[in-house]
Amino acid sequence: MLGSGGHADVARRVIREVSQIFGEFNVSDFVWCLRKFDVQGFKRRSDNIHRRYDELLESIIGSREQARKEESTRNEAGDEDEKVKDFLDVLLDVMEDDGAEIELTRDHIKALVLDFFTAGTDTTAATLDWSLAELINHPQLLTKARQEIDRVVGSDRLVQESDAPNLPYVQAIIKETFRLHPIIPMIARKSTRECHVNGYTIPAETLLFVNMWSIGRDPNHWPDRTLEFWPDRFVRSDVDITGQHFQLLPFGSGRRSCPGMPLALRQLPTALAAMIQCFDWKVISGVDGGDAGLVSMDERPGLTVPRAHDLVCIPVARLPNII
Ligand code: HEM
Repeated sequence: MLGSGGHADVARRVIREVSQIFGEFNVSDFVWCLRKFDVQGFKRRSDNIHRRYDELLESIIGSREQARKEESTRNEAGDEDEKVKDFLDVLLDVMEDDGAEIELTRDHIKALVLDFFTAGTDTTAATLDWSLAELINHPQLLTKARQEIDRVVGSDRLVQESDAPNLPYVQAIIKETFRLHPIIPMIARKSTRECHVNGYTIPAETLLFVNMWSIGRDPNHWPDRTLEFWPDRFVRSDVDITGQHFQLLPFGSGRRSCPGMPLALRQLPTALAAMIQCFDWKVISGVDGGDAGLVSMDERPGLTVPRAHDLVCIPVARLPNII
């Protein structure tokens, strides 16, 4: 999602660390008399992550500002066509415009980019990782998905975003991945006033957690093959993942639900279908922590729940003419 080398490697490392520390239990948050003490060294660690993240963002924004200056000098000299702008350019345009409707500071931009990096990269990448790992461990499902892709797309061109609505089995695989491996396992809400739910009284100002990981494995909601990766359960089902069906809420629900959902739901089926269409995946025994011929399904705890081990496989090109 981020490419590799330089900024990408640093970004990947700090994003992982943010997700990890976010999900850890901090005694000082809950035990009143410890609130001023950094018993587990959280403050030291979070200050360190903050400093490195800030340096990364400064470096990305600084080099873009430099590039914009050089481009504008070239444009003034009439040397170059105007470049297509990306998200950061648009934000910098607003920051530099004294008459802009919204006042954006450098800190606002850093916060926005940080939000997008943290919330929008590892989530999609780790979901794809889970999907592919499940398919590698269930070759018959991989074959079924591949037959669908070969039927709909053929072997002369690469699958593209517009094919996704015609790939119901690939979509079912993604839903099933979200059911068993919701990348954000819990969502949090705070009650603004006292309310009553299912016979419980919830006082005002109460922090509530919805455990989507456990709802996805609850036989009351998923009576058939509850703990099995079985995408077929979604083939003729109208359960969707956009926040209306409360047994499956990978993107949360309501006004604070994930704003990146439309983007993720475009990226996921297209990227997964391309990986299925173009490659066979050979497991390297023992490397990924799984048993011979299988990859491990261990989880790493944190704000997000990715697989514990990096997926190390050999991709064998199936359709070399279109890659
Ligand atoms: C597989 C992909 C993704 C999953 C499963 C996911 C899931 C979630 C969940 C569960 C929440 C909390 C929602 C709630 O409390 O109701 C959330 C929030 C958020 N997500 Fe995502 N997300 C994904 C991708 C993205 C992408 C691609 C972006 C941006 C490009 C993004 C940006 C955000 C932001 C900014 C928030 C905070 C929203 C707020 O607090 O109001 N997410 N996401």
